[in-house]
Parts: sequence; C-alpha cells; structure tokens
Amino acid sequence: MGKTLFDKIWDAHVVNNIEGGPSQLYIDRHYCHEVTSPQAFEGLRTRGLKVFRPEKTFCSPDHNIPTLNQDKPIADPVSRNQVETLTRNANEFGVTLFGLGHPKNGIIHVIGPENGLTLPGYTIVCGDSHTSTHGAFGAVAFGIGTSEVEMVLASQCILQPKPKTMRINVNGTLRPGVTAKDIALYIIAKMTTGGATGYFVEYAGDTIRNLSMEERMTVCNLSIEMGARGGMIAPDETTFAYVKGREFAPKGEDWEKAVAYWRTLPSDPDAEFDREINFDAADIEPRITFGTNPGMGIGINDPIPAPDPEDEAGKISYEKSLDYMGFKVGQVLAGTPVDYVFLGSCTNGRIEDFRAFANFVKGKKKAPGITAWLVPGSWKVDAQIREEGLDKILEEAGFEIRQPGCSACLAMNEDKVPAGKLAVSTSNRNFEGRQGPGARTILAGPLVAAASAVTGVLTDPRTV
Ligand SMILES: CC(C)[C@H](C(=O)O)[C@@H](O)C(=O)O
Ligand code: SF4
Repeated sequence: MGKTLFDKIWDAHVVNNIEGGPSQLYIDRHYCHEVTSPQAFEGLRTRGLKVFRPEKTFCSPDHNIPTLNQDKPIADPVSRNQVETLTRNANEFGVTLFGLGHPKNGIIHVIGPENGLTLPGYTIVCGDSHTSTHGAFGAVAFGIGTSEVEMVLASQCILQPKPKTMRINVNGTLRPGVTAKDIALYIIAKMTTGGATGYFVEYAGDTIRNLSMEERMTVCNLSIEMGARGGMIAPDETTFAYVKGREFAPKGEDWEKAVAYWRTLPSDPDAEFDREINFDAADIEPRITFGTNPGMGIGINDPIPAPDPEDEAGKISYEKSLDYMGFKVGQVLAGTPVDYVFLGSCTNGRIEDFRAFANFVKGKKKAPGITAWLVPGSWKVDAQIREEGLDKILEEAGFEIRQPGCSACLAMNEDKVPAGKLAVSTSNRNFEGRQGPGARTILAGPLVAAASAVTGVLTDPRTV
C-alpha cells in the first residue's frame, strides 16, 4: 500500500519508536514566541542544560507587542517583561531572535514562511496551536506545550503519539467573493470544532491545488479549530515558486536536491487515510460566525440555525453563546451595525489579505462609526504594502496601518475591543472575551471585513 504525505514525513523523522508508547520524532525547525517559552528556558537553566541545536530555533515576540510606537519602551509592565525575557533567553542560549523593531520581526507563523525557514518535508513545532499554518508547505507542523518546548530545546526531539490521518478534498470552482478563509470556516462548520480531533488532516482536491501559498496558509492555520493536530497540503510548483530565493531556503545544487526530494512527498495514489471527506467548492458562500466558537458559522445571508434538539447539553451552551453575542435563532446578521474591523493575525495578515482589502476599499471611504485596525503580520508584509502603494489606497479610504503583531487577535496588548462592541475580525477565534473582556467577535474573511468597514454594517462583499 502507498504512503500518505504525512506518513512519509513522519517516518523520515522517527528516531525511535517506544514500544506501546509515543514516537521520538526529530524536529527540523523550532519557532518560539514570548508567551510559551519563558518556563522552558528557565527549565534548561535550572537543569544546567544547553540548547542542543541552537541553529534550528528562531524566536520572535508577537503576542505582547504594541502596534503603535514600537520604538518606545512597552508601557505595560507584564508585556514588557515577557518581551525582555525572550530577548534575554535568546541571547543567553544562542538562538536567533528577530526582536521588536527587527526588520524580520512579526507573527511567528508569518515570518517563518516568508524567510524560507518553513520548508516542505520538515517537522516544525512551536509552543502555539496555530503552528498548523506551516503545513501549507507540505510540512508536519503542530503546536506543542511549554514542557515540550523545553524538550525540543534540550534534545531537538519530541515524544509524540502518531495521529490518525484524514483527507479533506475540496473540488470545483469557488464562487466570486469567496476566499480561502471562507473555505476554512465552511469546513469547520461542517466538521464541528471537535470533528477532526486525533487526526492530522491533508487538504486536497483541485480547489486547494489552485490556491496560492498565502491562501493555503489560511486554510491550514484554521485546522486546529476543528480539533485537528495539524493540517497540510502536498508541495507542488506553487510551493517551490514561493520558497525559491527566500533567505533561508536552500540555494544552487542544494535547491535542486531539495526539490527532487520534495517531489516525492505527495501522497501515493493508493495511499489510504483513516477518514476521507469531500466538499464541493460551489457550496461555499462568504462566511461569518455567529457564536463563540469558530464552528458556529453560516453563509453571510443565512439565518442563525436552531440548536440540535437532541443535544441537551449542547443546547445550553449554544443558547449561552447566542446570549453573549446578543443574537437570536432565525436572525439574519447581514445589515447588523458593526463597531470594529480587524484585518490581521496569522490567519489573514499576509500581503494577499492586504491586497484584497485595499482593492475592495479603493475609491470608497471607511464608514464613520467604524474603528478599523489594519495590522500586517510582519514588517516584511508592511514593506510590501508600501512597495505596492496599498498604503496610499488605504489612507485615501480613511484607514491607517498599524505596526505588526498578533494585536486584536487575542488582545494581549492594548488593542482590545471594548465590552459589548461588535467586531468583524479576520482572525481565527471568537471565544468569549478573546478580543477584550465582553467583546463580541464575528469571524470572517478579508472581503467581508472590507465590505463591512465601508458600509458600517455586516456586509456581503458581493453586494457593494
Ligand atoms: C498564546 C498561545 C499559546 C496561543 C495558542 O497556542 O494558540 C495563541 O497564539 C492563540 O492564538 O490563542
Ligand atoms: S495571530 Fe492570533 S492566532 Fe496567530 S499566533 Fe497570534 S494570537 Fe495566536
């Protein structure tokens, strides 16, 4: 029987299989940010250990950093301490840091790919659930906990039970106005937030194949929101064209060798998955969420569905969720007044998202009641925005670009949506209080965000 993409990479990285237990897996790339690494470095210090292979670890502060005045000391003492601790740890242990103000600083899941640190065939970990983003390159990439961060720093290996495999095929042509984010939100709504628990997902089918690398990253980013251990897409010419020439990507003869290997990675035609699911691209509309988990999603013109009458426990949390959002079963949300619009995060903070948003608002004006936070995922994205003149288009339409970071995706800095206010957000989580205590979040793609920003109400981009 043939092998899946996942199995090929996994098998190539197993150092040891523990009888009846997990595998010891070699890790090619380790990313660190300020939230989940302090105790790991402290653990090494206490045990008198060094980082085993410092050249494999790359750090960037992203969660606690402000998106204005990054050249000034961070005002919030907790955030300042987090960022300074990461700097101290990186310097002491000799791992690479793209610190605050560094031209390569940004959200770790944005800067890895754009610098050629994320490569096909790699095993990639980070103390962060959205590490699944890197699977877009045909890598086995997954989030780990802080004690595992310590394990990777100390040994460049991790102990992992082998997950089951699932293939999700999306075929057909996307309708106009439908983005990669809508594909992901559609899949999560169909699968539910626990539907892929225990699985590593490969996305396949011609719709996926036709996506750009940025779009593939958006899809893989959200894998975790349906419980999957990770998501991945087989590397192909689109992948190679994106990676080629990036700073840390292989060069010359090494490049040729690497590509030859990467071409062997796609799942064999007779490979079998533990589960296989098919979706039709034509069924996907621009999507929004209406509740407090990413699975509570609908097409933008659909009424909010009633909870499953069979599921008593589920019904209670469903009602609590609608109560928090201030919405009712049967309500159509298009036309609802919006207070905040957030373009950014490791889901939709890349150049193509800014292009889509800027092209949409070109020649239009931001609605007066809207507070818009446009936050590039990295300084490289910011530079490209300016190179392409998107900043001018955005400024003319009344928008301002902030400095890179996670920002309002989880509001660990001062970018907090006030209690009760409604935000249309291109990020990946709409949990209670995620964007600030009492803040209400509607997840959507960059086009719904742009359309809502210019009309002031939740808007189907196809109607503007
Ligand atoms: C802070 C971090 C551990 C967390 C994660 O793991 O995803 C964050 O990035 C998030 O998006 O909620
Ligand atoms: S942008 Fe949001 S989802 Fe991504 S790493 Fe930062 S906080 Fe997590």
